[in-house]
Amino acid sequence: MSPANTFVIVGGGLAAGKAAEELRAHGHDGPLLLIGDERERPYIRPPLSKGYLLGKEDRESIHVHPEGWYREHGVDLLLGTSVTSVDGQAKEVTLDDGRRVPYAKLLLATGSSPRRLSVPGADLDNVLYLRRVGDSERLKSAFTEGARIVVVGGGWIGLETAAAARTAGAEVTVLEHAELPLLRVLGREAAEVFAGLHRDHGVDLRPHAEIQRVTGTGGRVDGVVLADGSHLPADAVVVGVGITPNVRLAEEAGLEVRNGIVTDEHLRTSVADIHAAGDVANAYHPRLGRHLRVEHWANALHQPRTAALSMLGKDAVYDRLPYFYTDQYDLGMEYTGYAEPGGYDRVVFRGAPDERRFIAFWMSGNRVVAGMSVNVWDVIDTIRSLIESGAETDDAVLSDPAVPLESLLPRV
Ligand SMILES: Cc1cc2nc3c(=O)[nH]c(=O)nc-3n(C[C@H](O)[C@H](O)[C@H](O)COP(=O)(O)OP(=O)(O)OC[C@H]3O[C@@H](n4cnc5c(N)ncnc54)[C@H](O)[C@@H]3O)c2cc1C
Repeated sequence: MSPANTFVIVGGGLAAGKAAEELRAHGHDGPLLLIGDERERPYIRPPLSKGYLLGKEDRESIHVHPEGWYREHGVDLLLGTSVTSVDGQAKEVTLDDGRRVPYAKLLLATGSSPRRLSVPGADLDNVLYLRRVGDSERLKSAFTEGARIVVVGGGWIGLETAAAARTAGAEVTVLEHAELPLLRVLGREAAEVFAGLHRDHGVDLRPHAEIQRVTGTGGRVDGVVLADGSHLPADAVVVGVGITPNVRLAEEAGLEVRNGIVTDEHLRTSVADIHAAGDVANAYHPRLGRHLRVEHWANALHQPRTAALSMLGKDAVYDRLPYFYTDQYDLGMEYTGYAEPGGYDRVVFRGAPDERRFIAFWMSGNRVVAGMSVNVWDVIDTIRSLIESGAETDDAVLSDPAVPLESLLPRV
């Protein structure tokens, strides 16, 4: 392998797999090496808490590319191998077997890892996490008719997991710190929709709940104790308390790290010839005028194109608005835009939240900054265009289902 023009990708998720594709598509014809510490070739994770967990999707369908694709495109896959260090001066990475691999350009797509529960008993068997395909399989075996499942954390992963467990016939309790799951992300009215959905499906939703310890017999979980002293019996505990970006390599290599690997809008890090993409990248977003680290599928799908182009010395900027989706029971939701608390002043609804078929618009003054469609399809691209256009609109028009959304876009 010629070191002179070897491109190396570290990571084995969607961002890594897509980056290999984009590099080949945009003209990199030199050696291309993808190094991932999982044994599985790059795969996507959303099905792990949905179709794959429910047994509706098979293992083959979750991969980014078919088995033969890497060989056909001259991509060397080094799986089950960890990169242990990066030397940005010598321009080489070291592998866990001691080998050193020189690079001309390096992409860090190391993703993120679940935050661990740090209470007594957290190391018992059947305290489960969900990030990898093997985790999803463990959950699948635990989710049986009548099994008592306690989910710690009412975020997206916690709620999707709760839905899968209920669908499998398990008895599910969700412990949530706040007054409502997703309150901080969605605001009260939209968060109520998800809480209602789970309650209607028989989930025991416990707000203001804090887990104090996990109890067990013979090394296996038999329950949890909450801060208020109550004891809940459990056959398994699923922990969904957020993730942290995998930044150790970058930190040790002296790259600027702040809530992820800091990059510019071209996805270049602070060290020459090293780029970052996906969950791990805290990239400058020119449209939003700030750095943003996005822990969602669409970001890992689209950022690699920009990263690949800039690795190839071509001009490309990443300015797509964040996009996210979830499926829980019979509810499908898509969200686009960016509305952190304080970044909007009200939420306008079109349709009926109590019927779980509506669009919500997060407003700052007369502009839409984010939108969410729940069981309403084929509108998310229009909502994105509306946000990107910066068009002014008013609540009466937005909330009126008789006014086509397209008509709110500026005429060109
Ligand atoms: C269960 C689940 C459900 C999800 N559902 C949704 C959803 O519905 N909608 C949505 O928008 N998003 C969803 N997401 C989020 C989405 O999957 C992530 O944003 C996406 O996986 C990020 O991709 P990535 O390639 O950046 O990182 P990752 O998928 O985390 O991949 C990084 C890879 O790099 C490997 N790696 C790390 N360090 C090293 C190293 N030193 N050497 C070698 N390899 C290394 C890791 O082991 C991993 O394989 C979900 C995530 C999970 C876990």
